[in-house]
Amino acid sequence: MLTITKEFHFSASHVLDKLPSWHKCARPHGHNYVVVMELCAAPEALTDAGFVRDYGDLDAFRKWVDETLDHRHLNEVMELSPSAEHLAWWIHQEWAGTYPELVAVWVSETPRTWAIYRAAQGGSAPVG
Ligand SMILES: Nc1nc2c(c(=O)[nH]1)N=C([C@H](O)[C@H](O)COP(=O)(O)OP(=O)(O)OP(=O)(O)O)CN2
Ligand SMILES: [Zn+2]
Repeated sequence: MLTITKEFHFSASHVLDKLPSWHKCARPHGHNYVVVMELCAAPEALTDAGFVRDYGDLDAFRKWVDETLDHRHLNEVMELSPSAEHLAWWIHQEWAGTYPELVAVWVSETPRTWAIYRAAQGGSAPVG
């Protein structure tokens, strides 16, 4: 299989209000988020140009990030508690229809942390 990735950036605030009140992340705060979109195809499924998908096709995702996530309060954008894990899962849910080759979404809140949703047969949706 061949894999391509493209990285996107946005800044947003959130509060993880399902954490205990003593937890620092139960207070409103912000992150400079990084999202990596990972797309995959078999060699025989590449385009004539040799692409999994043209990186430029991800411009629609960039526009959505700019309009939906950038400089927003994530608690007002998504129904689930806005953890990095939920963001990765939700972004995959929102975009797998547009990009069928999308196999994983990586989300980073800080330079040292990543949450990754990797599509799997039989996976289940988060509940809250
Ligand atoms: N599994 C998860 N744990 C945490 C998440 C998350 O989304 N998934 N989110 C947070 C906070 O929102 C924030 O990301 C803080 O992360 P943390 O690594 O604790 O922050 P620091 O950069 O301050 O880390 P230090 O190692 O203490 O410097 C918390 N946990
Ligand atoms: Zn946070």
